[in-house]
Amino acid sequence: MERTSDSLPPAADAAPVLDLRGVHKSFGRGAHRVDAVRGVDLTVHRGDVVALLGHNGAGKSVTLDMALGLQAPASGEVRVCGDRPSRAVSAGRVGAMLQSGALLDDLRVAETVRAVASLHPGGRRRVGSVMDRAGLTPLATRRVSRCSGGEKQRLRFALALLPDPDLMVLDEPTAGMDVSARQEFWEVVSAEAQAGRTIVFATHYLAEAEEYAPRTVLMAGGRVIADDTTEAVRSRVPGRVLTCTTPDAGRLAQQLAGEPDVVDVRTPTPDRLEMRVTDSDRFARLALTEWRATGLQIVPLGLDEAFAELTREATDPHGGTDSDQSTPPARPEPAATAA
Ligand SMILES: Nc1ncnc2c1ncn2[C@@H]1O[C@H](COP(=O)(O)OP(=O)(O)OP(=O)(O)O)[C@@H](O)[C@H]1O
Repeated sequence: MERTSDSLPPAADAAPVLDLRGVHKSFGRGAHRVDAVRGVDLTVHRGDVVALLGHNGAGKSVTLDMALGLQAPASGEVRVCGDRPSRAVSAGRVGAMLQSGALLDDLRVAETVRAVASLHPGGRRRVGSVMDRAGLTPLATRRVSRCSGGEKQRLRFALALLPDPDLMVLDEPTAGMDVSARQEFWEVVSAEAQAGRTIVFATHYLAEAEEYAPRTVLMAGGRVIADDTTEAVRSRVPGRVLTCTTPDAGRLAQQLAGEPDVVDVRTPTPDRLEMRVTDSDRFARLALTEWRATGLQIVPLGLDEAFAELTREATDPHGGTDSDQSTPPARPEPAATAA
């Protein structure tokens, strides 16, 4: 049975949808050698929605390219639905949106979808449904050159849906989109995820991982440094952020800097104190009783703080990313599935 946003996926296959084991990939030689991917293990099960996060050059795109069979690993193994990636792609089990995906400006939206549909077995009969699900039906006769950036990305997503793939690989699909275009795009993707489609996406937008991916894989220096539920990755870095306005913020910051429960303290303005603390109740009491504080706020750490800290730890010369002897991250529990 074909998956649509209002139907359930077929019975689960035993094989993971995506399985990378001990995958390495480097480019160039000698002094010019770049170790882009260094021993990545990653298993994605049917129905997972996984965000792949990492700074520029972390190895996300090369990892996704290997999942799509566009690059071969130097060592290690990549399987997609139990098969070689190139065979899985040819069999229509994978749909991809890559950073470089080109569209023909002179074609209209529906013409584009029909043209690509004719390349996939059974693709023609999916045109209407795919257009609807990607929110493209009202744009059917619009020339691609006239579409906004967000509309073009929804068109690329529609094209990736045409083979009715088991796995969708999206490499920074919302780069450069404004907030409302991103939201529209994720509504379309979320509907597919909720229908049981497996989705792996690379992004720099931490909010997208927090909002749309039950599981987050964090890469740094070609390695996976965290792979867990997004909530668990976020909570790996303990503490809360307490901010308040106080007349003596600078002096307080100096006093507090060495305290054991204070992870970090700063003064963004002379009267504003911002601190990451492990015992927020104690500092909230002090703020209200002794610091003449107003505008007190205490918020849990977000994924961006966890991301910054875990990446810093991993790329620290003593943290291990630069050594092949480093301890690999703990293997994740079976990942959460999309709701
Ligand atoms: N074809 C190539 N030849 C040489 N080096 C490459 C090639 N492709 C990737 N690299 C290098 O491999 C490393 C990982 O690149 P990759 O594109 O996977 O990073 P990324 O995490 O996707 O970054 P971004 O977020 O900027 O897209 C980088 O140092 C990059 O310069």
